[in-house]
Amino acid sequence: MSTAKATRRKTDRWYSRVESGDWEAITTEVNEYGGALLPQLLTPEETVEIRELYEQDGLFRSTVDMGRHRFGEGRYRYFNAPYPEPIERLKQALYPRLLPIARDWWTKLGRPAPWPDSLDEWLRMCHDAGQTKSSAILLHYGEKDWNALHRDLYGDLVFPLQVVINLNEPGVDHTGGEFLLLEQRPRAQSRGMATLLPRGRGYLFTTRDRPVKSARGWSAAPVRHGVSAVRSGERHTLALVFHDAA
Ligand SMILES: O=C(O)CCC(=O)C(=O)O
Ligand SMILES: [Fe+2]
Repeated sequence: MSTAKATRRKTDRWYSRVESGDWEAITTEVNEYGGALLPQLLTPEETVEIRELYEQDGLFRSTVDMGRHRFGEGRYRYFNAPYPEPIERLKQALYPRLLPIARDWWTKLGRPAPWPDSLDEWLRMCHDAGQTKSSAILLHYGEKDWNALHRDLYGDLVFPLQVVINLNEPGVDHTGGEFLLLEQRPRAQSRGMATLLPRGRGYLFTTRDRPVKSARGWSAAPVRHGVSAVRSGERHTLALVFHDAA
């Protein structure tokens, strides 16, 4: 990375917001639960601005009707790359913080960790492997909409952590619409966790699987995520996945 780029990164507000988190506590939390709340990443004004991008067709490469694919009910849109500034900068600022957690997880699982130090380099690896499509998503849920439990896997190359940001105020703009994590424990029944995402805060969670302690060391527990039915109002979220799609 050029010095100019490194300096800009350390002085930009996206970087400061990510750095305002207690990353030791976040790491402990995500290691325990497979999910952890992050600091405020977007101001209320920015959540409105990003919500409003939903109507700008030119910003998106495709739109998915979740009902038609039996992914739940609601719609989402894949942003075109290059991304609008907040999305690009937040991904860039988050990646170096997620990287040590990802490497630690893969070490525990005895897997080689393929992720280089920079996000640009990692995305180049994805592109070289045929995963060339952008993966940041803007989702919109109305009353009764929901998101089926799933994993955002788009090819062999996977970054094991991702971030979602609620662009609405829970309890005010919507009721219901809790973010759900389902962890399939080795040789045991699954553990569920529901979180009402505060507006503008990030939520970090497991993309595919994560290490859980077992009698004989570490086992990989597959984790799915989804969203419970929105009971009233509207909910928009910004989903930041760190690998690109095939
Ligand atoms: O809307 C949400 O809270 C979850 C969206 C989702 O599936 C994701 O962030 O990958
Ligand atoms: Fe997802």
